[in-house]
Amino acid sequence: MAKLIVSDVDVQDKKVLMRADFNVPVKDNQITNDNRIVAALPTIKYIIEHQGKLILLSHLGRVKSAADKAGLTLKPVAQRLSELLNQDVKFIPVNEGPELETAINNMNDGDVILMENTRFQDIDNDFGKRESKNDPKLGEYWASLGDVFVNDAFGTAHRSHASNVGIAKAMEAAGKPVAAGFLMEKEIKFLGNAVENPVHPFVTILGGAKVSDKIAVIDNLIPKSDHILIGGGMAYTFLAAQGHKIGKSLFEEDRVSMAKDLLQKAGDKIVLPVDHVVASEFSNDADHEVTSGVEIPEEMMALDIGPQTIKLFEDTLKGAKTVVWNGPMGAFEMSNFANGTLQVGKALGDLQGATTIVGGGDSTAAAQQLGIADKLTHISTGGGASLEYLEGKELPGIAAISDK
Ligand SMILES: Nc1ncnc2c1ncn2[C@@H]1O[C@H](COP(=O)(O)OP(=O)(O)O)[C@@H](O)[C@H]1O
Ligand SMILES: O=C(OP(=O)(O)O)[C@H](O)COP(=O)(O)O
Repeated sequence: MAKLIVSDVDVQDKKVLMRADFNVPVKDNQITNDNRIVAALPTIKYIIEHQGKLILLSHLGRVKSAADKAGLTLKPVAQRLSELLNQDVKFIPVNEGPELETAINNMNDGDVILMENTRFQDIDNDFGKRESKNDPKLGEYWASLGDVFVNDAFGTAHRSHASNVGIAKAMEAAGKPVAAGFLMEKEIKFLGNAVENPVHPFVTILGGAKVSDKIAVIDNLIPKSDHILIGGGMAYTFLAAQGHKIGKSLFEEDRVSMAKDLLQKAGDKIVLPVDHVVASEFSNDADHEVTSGVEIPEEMMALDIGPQTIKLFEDTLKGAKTVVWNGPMGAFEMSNFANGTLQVGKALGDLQGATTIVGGGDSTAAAQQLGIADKLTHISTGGGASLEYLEGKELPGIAAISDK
């Protein structure tokens, strides 16, 4: 069923709560890639131009202890957004209480404020992970601050958290509108087409570091995909499941039995690395070499796929008509381990007449770094979210938006 969109709702003079996904890479309080902020601009500008009072919420990173807070403040995002909008975006260093409420009550139409990282609620109180465990009281509190809720955080849509699902339920219960933003609308349109009418051969490429998060999606992608190429940090749990030596490579022991089951179920659909670039430590300065085969020496870690694997992946990609890529093939931020991601990205960009979809913060950054972004059909702002969507799952963040 079609979802309510922000343009269906009257936002003039209204306090508009908008959940965005501003989970951008930040190093030393500097944003290193602002894609997700730029992607939210159409909705933000629409609300400003239509004289809403815009109150932005987002998470940033995974907040596990008070020590994480200094590096995960949203303050740099407010600054970047001010520059992009050419208008002041007021940063509120809390996300609950009188300071926030006063700032909201003092807003004029067209003003924008951004409250502090919603995941600070996971550690700042005596009630446990209020944001990530979707404490209904927190959703109700945030909902009480506004008249309209707009969810534009596609990248977070696979999470059922207080700031996307809890707030939406509380708004709806209070008879207030819950609408999708334009980014959410665009993502659903593109990915929906890929799920409903995938032209075969359909190839899924998986990599990156969020092994336990993303391994489960493979189960549902097996029947949809003709081939599943697995590289990056994701690959070594699978190679270990096959009994190979993986040295000090990224490995999640409690996912080995799942990897075994998936390998059995997928048969030869799953294609794993056959050689690697290995290093003594996770550093661009570390000694590194290419292995002669699949086995990884005990004291080394694999940080990229090797040349034979690149060839194997390129060959498997030939003739593909739909390709979904999530997660880099290696630690591509370090130049010595970027080649696998570069070559696989190039192969993707060179495909003729294919629908190519890349998802995830790091994968998108890689595609841009490689200069292939323009050659891809769709760059999704969601990594895990796009994968779960492509699995055919109903994402909780989307389900909680009102139907038209
Ligand atoms: N072999 C590897 N070992 C360790 N980390 C890796 C490896 N390959 C890729 N990575 C890391 O994976 C991260 C990206 O993973 P992930 O967050 O799952 O992707 P995305 O953000 O695109 O969804 C990058 O920081 C990259 O350095
Ligand atoms: O960056 C995100 O996911 P992604 O890396 O899978 O694209 C989203 O903002 C969700 O973050 P989370 O995986 O910490 O819940």
